[in-house]
Amino acid sequence: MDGGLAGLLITLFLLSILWFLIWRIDRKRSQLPPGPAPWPILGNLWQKDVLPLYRTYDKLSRTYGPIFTIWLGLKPVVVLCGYEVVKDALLGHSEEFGGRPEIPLAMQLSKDYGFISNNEKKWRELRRFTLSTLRDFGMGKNSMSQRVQKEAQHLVELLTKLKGDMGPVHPRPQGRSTTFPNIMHHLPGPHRKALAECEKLKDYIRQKVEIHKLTLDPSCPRDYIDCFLMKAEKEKSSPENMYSNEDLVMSVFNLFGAGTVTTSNSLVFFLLILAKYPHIQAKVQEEIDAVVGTGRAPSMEDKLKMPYTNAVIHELQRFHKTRVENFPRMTTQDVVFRGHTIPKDTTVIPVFSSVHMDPTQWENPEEVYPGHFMDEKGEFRKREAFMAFSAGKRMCPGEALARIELFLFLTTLLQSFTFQLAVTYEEMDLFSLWIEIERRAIPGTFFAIRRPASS
Ligand code: HEM
Repeated sequence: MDGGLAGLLITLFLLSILWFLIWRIDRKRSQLPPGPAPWPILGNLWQKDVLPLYRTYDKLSRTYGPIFTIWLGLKPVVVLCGYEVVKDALLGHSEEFGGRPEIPLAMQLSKDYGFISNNEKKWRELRRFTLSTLRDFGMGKNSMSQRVQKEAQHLVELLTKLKGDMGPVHPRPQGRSTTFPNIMHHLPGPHRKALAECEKLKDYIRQKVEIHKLTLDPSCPRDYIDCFLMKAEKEKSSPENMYSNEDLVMSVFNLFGAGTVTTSNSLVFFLLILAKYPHIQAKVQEEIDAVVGTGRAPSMEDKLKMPYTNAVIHELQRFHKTRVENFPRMTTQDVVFRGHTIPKDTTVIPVFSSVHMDPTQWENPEEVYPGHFMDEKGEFRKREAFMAFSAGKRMCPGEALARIELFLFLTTLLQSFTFQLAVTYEEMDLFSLWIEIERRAIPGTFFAIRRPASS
């Protein structure tokens, strides 16, 4: 066969693969909610008017409606926007939208062990066990708040030592799913480093588990690991074995991963906004001074007497535009939802920012307005459209602990310090500032100035 004919055959072969892929996507697209046209193979990746979603969801939902489909490579993802739609999916169709998709890098790390598993039965069992064990150890209760209080005091001491210069503030960018796992697995890049760091953390947890095994006293379990080991012993003859050693390591890893970055990122974001809006910061400090004073540390009992601070914390969580692709869901069965048929095993992203910016729910969605969470008497009021911890059967199991952490860390810091933006960044709009900080691009963004009253 001469070179020309071989070339022609190869071209025909490649064209027919391309045609097949286009045909397959077109067929699938016709069965899904509408959305921007994907490119073959890449889908909507690298289309700037589609991704990243946190910048474009508003425009896309105005064009295609509050339920639309985008393509991450060859994979369709249904995006849900606005309070009514997200509430209906997470609460009204809780079972149907209650799965978790396989996130390739997370799967590579977990091998489906642990409690953010996409094996529904295992997830249910380990979530129930984890929640009841953590509650027994005081999650959301007074004993836990005392520990958080101590941690907050350590932070104040550290900042005092650093003389208020917080140096580079680096919230960790939250995990992003990759679309071409088999390719990514062989390529260098930050994901490889992240995976290696995670493996180190898993090794550390493994060592802790081994020490616990040697020192376990079943009449007096010390912590979650002890309780898990005791449960594993009871369940060892069960054919399903959901309490293996690796399930324990991954469950601790899951709690650590889901509980630390979210809380620390929220706190950094709070401080940034308060530095940008000094009048709100000053009003919170006034309330701290009036209720707590300077002679003792803030406690959870103070929260009831501090409606403004409580409202500010909720408002800052509402205003925090987290990356929308975190915590995706998956349909567990074919579901007919608001006129659309969404097949089983489709990845679904509920956009919480769209709920928190929904003009039908919030008086001033685009502004930082603590009044959203206060009634006419100046008391704190809950809002149904507040979904920072999500809703329904997969909602955040760490909410009670996170609330304690956010309140105690923020009030303890503001009791001792006033936060100020470095002059260079004063004019920058908040959202760009946050994105820059997430990219680790800005060292020395803001400073903690010791307050005279507490020095
Ligand atoms: C400000 C702090 C936090 C925020 C904003 C937050 C928010 C969230 C959100 C939005 C979800 C997704 C739920 C869904 O898919 O519907 C989630 C899940 C989760 N969170 Fe949190 N979280 C925080 C702190 C914590 C803490 C302190 C812990 C652990 C003690 C924790 C553990 C988890 C776990 C394990 C999941 C997965 C639940 C599951 O799939 O069943 N989170 N969180």
